[in-house]
Amino acid sequence: MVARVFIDGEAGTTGLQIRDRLASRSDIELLSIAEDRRKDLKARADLLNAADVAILCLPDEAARESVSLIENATTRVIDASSAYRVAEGWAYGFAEMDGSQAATIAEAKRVSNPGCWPQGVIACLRPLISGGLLPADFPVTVNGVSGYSGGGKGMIADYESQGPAANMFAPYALGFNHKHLPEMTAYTGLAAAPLFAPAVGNYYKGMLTAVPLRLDRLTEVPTGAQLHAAIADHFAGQRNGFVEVAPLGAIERSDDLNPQALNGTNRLRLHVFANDARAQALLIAIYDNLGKGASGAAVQNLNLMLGVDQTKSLAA
Ligand SMILES: NC(=O)C1=CN([C@@H]2O[C@H](COP(=O)(O)OP(=O)(O)OC[C@H]3O[C@@H](n4cnc5c(N)ncnc54)[C@H](OP(=O)(O)O)[C@@H]3O)[C@@H](O)[C@H]2O)C=CC1
Ligand SMILES: CC(=O)N[C@@H](CCC(=O)OP(=O)(O)O)C(=O)O
Repeated sequence: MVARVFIDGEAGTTGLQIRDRLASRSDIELLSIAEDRRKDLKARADLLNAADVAILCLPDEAARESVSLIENATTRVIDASSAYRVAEGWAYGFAEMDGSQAATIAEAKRVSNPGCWPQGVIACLRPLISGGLLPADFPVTVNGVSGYSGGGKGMIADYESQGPAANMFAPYALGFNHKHLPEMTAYTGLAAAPLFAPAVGNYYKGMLTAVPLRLDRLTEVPTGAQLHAAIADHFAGQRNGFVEVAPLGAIERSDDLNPQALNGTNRLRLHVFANDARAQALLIAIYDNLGKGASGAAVQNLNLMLGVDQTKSLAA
C-alpha cells in the first residue's frame, strides 16, 4: 500500500529535510501544497484530511491549528513542534526511550516528535533514575551546544548574514525557563526541572548535551562502571534502534566528542566518563539536531506507524 503523507510546513528547515528523506520512497506519495497557498487554511485542511499521515513542521500555534483542521478519524499525525510533547492522548516519539515505546508509536494516531535537546538528556538520565542509581530528586544541571539550524529559518538567516563574525558560543535561555523543560522532566523521571543552560555555536548543525554529576551527595555512590552498565543495558534490547553507547571513558578518535560527529545520520551516541575516587561523572550525548533531533526521528516514527521494518538507511 502507498501511504499519502502531507508535510505541513514543507518549506521550513525540518519540513525540507523530511521531504528529502522521503522523496525517493516508492511506498510514500507526498501530497504537496502550492507555494502561494502554504498558509491558506482551506488548502491545508484539504490536504490534512486527504493524508494518511500528516507531519507538522510548524510553529506551535500553527501546529495546533492544523490538528484542529483534521475532521476525519483516519489522518494520523506526527507533530514536530513543542505543542503536544506532554499532552494526554499523544505518544512521545522517542522510540528507544523504553522497550515498549516503539510499539506505542506504531499504534498511535497522534505522535509528538521530541524536542532536539531533550532526547540526549532523556537517554542519559532515564536509565539511571528508573534503575535506582540516581534518585528522582537528584539536583541535575544540563549544558549543551547546538548548531544554529536548531533555531529554524530565522536563526539560520541571522547567523549566515554574520558569517565568521557571529558569536562562536552563545549561551541562551538564561531565564532558566526553556520550553523543553516539561518534556525533559517528564521523560527523564526527574521530580523537578533540571537547570538547563544551552548554547548555540557558529556552525550549521550538530548537538552535544552534557550532564555533570556530583555523586558525593548520595548515600550509595554508584561507580562509573555501574552508571555505564545501567545505560548500556537499557539500550541493549533496541530493535532497529539508533542509540549507541560508547565504552566507558572511551574517546577512540579525536572526533568522538565533536557535536558535528553524527551529522547526516539518525544516530545518537552516549558517553560516560567518571572518576570514582572523586565521585564525579559526566554523561554526554551527541547527535544531529536536524537528524535524530528532528527530521530523522520524524521519519523513524513514520516508519514505525506505517509498519515499515526499517533499516538504518531508511531514517538516516
Ligand atoms: N530546527 C530544529 O532543529 C528543530 C525544529 N523543531 C520544531 O519543528 C517545527 C519547525 O521548525 P523549523 O523547521 O526549524 O522552523 P522553520 O522556521 O525553518 O520553518 C517553519 C515553516 O512553517 C511555516 N509556517 C509558519 N506559520 C505557518 C502557517 N500558519 N501555516 C503554514 N505554514 C506556516 C513557515 O513559513 P515561512 O517559510 O513563510 O516562514 C516555515 O516554512 C518548530 O515547531 C520547531 O520548533 C523540532 C526539533 C528540532
Ligand atoms: C538552537 C535553538 O534555538 N534551538 C531551539 C530548539 C529547537 C527544537 O527542538 O525545537 P522545538 O522544541 O520547537 O521542536 C530552542 O532552543 O528553542
